[in-house]
Amino acid sequence: MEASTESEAPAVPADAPTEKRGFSRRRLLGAGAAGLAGLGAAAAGGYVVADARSGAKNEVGDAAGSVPFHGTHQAGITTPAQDRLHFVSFDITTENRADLVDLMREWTKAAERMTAGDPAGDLGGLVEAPPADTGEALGLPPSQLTLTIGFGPSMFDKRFGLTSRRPPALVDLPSFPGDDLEEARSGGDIAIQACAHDPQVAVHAVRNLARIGFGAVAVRWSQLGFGRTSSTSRDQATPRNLFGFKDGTANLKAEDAKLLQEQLWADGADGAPWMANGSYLVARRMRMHIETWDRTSLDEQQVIFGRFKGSGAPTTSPDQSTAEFDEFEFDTVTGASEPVIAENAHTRLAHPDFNNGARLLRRGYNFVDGSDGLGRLDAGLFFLAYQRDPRKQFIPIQQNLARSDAMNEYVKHVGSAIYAVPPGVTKGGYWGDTLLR
Ligand SMILES: C=CC1=C(C)c2cc3[nH]c(cc4nc(cc5[nH]c(cc1n2)c(C)c5CCC(=O)O)C(CCC(=O)O)=C4C)c(C)c3C=C
Ligand SMILES: [Fe+2]
Repeated sequence: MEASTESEAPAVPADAPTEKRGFSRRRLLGAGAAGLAGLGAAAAGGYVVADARSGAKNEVGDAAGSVPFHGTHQAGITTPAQDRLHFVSFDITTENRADLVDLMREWTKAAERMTAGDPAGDLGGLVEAPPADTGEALGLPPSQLTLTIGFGPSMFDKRFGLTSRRPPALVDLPSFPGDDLEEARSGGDIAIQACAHDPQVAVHAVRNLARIGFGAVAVRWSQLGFGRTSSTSRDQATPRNLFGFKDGTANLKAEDAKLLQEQLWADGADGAPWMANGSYLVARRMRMHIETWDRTSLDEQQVIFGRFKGSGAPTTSPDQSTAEFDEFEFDTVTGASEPVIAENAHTRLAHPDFNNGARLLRRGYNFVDGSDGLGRLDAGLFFLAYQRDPRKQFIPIQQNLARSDAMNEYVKHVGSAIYAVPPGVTKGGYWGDTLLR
């Protein structure tokens, strides 16, 4: 289904006032009762997009190509977000540290091969043994596969002698108001995020890593995702989440070198020298009440996000069709002296101005895992956010949101995990070697 196209008149009149007082929310928000009366969107309000197909540009460069595995940082963080995700969380089943190191070496070799488009192992083995690759990605291109590993707080318990190496920033997440977390979708000792433009390539990678890990790790939970919900590079169009809004407009982007240093990459002086050039990942499975949302007026939807549904522009911008990257004018008020960006709007509560300057690199994906037996889609956003210190970033932002976000009526947090994501691997090294060697 396509939204109305650019040739239609903007829902907000060109002469809409931009002064800080006397701003009419009705005019800003576009859709009135007439918009629901079945009239054409242009004449009646509704929402318009500058280019109905702008979200189609989902990849940067060669979608079939490969992303280098080695580097200062792991790939899959600032890498332009690919279209598909298979995220897996493992419990470690061995108690032997040497087994863990062997696993990391084996996994690294397989990851180097698979991200280059090769099978996980040499196919010329014995016919009496299971093959060294499961086969379903043979003939498929690398599809920009990235594999990113993270270590959960539970890996730093007594089993492997790592207690004193637990980074101070790798805290257990507190419980937030409204959390409805399922054990079977939360936590884990080790996570691997597989992103690719081809879902078969991502699933193949996780399947083979799980196969190689048999006897040392067991899958605790996993999540498939489609339709990235964030752009991580300015070369990417901003995609949409399942509420139909552009998501990722104000994200940290690969090009923001100074901000990435301040807000994304851990520093050796942060309390865990082995984490220098690594990052911290928070994963939250957020169920979205799609059916309720779909019965909510366009006005209400836009008030919740403080952004126009069509263009993603702040509702304080006079021109809703082109101003996606405008800054918010949080002081702007309506004729009734109400803030145009409501006090409980998601974007106000999550904005760095109200969070001590904290930012996140969001890298989430949409999911639809069928329906729930009650006629509702089991759908939502698998929220992934990388940051330098969750104590200063995800936790305070989520505390703000959990307390007051108008969006809370439409979402439920059902899964949660946090991981320390070690630095990138140098040639000849292995995943986690700065911690385990
Ligand atoms: C704790 C952090 C956040 C959670 C959890 C979260 C969930 C969530 N968000 C959307 C949709 C949108 N979020 C947008 C912006 C935005 N969200 C967060 C943080 C969390 N979101 C931040 C830090 C920001 C940026 C704020 C800013 O600086 O302006 C937007 C607007 C577009 C954008 O900038 O990306 C949308 C839309 C959903 C649907 C969701 C859970 C289901
Ligand atoms: Fe958000």
